[in-house]
Amino acid sequence: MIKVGIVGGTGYTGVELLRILAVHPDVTVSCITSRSEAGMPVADMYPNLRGHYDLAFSEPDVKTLAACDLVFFATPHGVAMRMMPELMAAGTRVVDLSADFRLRDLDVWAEWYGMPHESPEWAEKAVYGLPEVVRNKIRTAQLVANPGCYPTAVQLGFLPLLESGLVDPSRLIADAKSGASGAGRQGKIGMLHGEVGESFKAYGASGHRHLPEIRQGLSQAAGGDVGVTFVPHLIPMVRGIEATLYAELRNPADFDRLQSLFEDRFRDEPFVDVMPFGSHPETRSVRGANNCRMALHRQEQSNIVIVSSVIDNLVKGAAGQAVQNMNIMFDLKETLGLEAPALLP
Ligand SMILES: NC(=O)C1=CN([C@@H]2O[C@H](COP(=O)(O)OP(=O)(O)OC[C@H]3O[C@@H](n4cnc5c(N)ncnc54)[C@H](OP(=O)(O)O)[C@@H]3O)[C@@H](O)[C@H]2O)C=CC1
Ligand SMILES: CC(=O)N[C@@H](CCC(=O)OP(=O)(O)O)C(=O)O
Repeated sequence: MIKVGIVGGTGYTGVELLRILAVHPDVTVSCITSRSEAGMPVADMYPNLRGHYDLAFSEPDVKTLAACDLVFFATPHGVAMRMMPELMAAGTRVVDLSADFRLRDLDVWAEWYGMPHESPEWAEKAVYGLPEVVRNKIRTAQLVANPGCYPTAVQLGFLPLLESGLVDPSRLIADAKSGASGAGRQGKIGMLHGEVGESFKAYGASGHRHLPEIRQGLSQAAGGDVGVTFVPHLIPMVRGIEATLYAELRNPADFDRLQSLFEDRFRDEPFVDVMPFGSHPETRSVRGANNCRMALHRQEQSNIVIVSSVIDNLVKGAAGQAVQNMNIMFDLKETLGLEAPALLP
């Protein structure tokens, strides 16, 4: 059994990790931290986990965590990087759900996250864990930076277009919408039901911290610089992200081969579903599941490719992808614990 620790167990991604790991056959969760709820039994706080965990939240303690085979960080940005040197020295493997180790350029990281990076050595060694791109590097990594939620939906949808070189990489647009759980569980006025309900807005349109992460991944896929406009929106929903992506085909005649290009690219990917051309993937078709569903569209004879990509921000956008990464790191079947289909309706 893999002995797992979770730092930040009371947040939305922490409890989602617990939900997924509760039925994982090869994992025991031995430590789950919360500073505010230390001492409280997990099942008292989260009744959906009654009967699954006989464990209480504890204060984060690096020595206890270092005794685990793998630690998930489900904490705000800036927490994991401070504990990393000690955990890495102990040989513990880590999947960090925060953004601490996602960006290669630490000046860019400092600019967007508003603090200097405190673990540059490990930022260099971390593997950006998008399994559909770097599965082999994840296998041997000690530290995996789990991708952000919007970046997962956006990168997966653009990948085949950029890797094939069929689109102009300087004119990409990602118009993305997220449910409120993307903002985490801590109280914020802007996230109250009375503020989010029956309303819909763009935010971060002049620049969101996922922009450099998206740009980094897309540049790698394109093999050079990309120009990307990314605008996130908050919608009155709890879970889910829909990203509508736009790219310009260099040669409109290539439209005819795009569906098979996408199907071939993701044929062996257990968690990416390319739907028939012209379908409209719904967020509820991935709610609670570790899937990304996508579909291609064209309006009349336009040379603009439209891709609609949906994920559950807490699953393929966070905890599910983190467990997928753990399965790869420990040479387990990649789909273990992640096989349940989405909840619908
Ligand atoms: N929500 C989402 O859809 C996604 C979130 N992420 C990322 O995952 C991470 C967690 O997100 P989410 O679960 O939404 O966040 P929450 O705000 O819901 O939870 C944060 C958790 O971290 C703990 N925590 C906060 N500060 C510290 C600290 N200084 N030291 C130790 N523990 C701390 C909190 O517990 P306590 O304060 O009691 O210790 C709490 O359990 C974030 O980095 C987020 O950006 C990534 C993808 C998607
Ligand atoms: C709706 C909402 O507020 N979403 C969050 C998504 C961020 C998130 O989860 O951040 P990381 O993926 O970088 O960890 C936001 O825009 O800040």
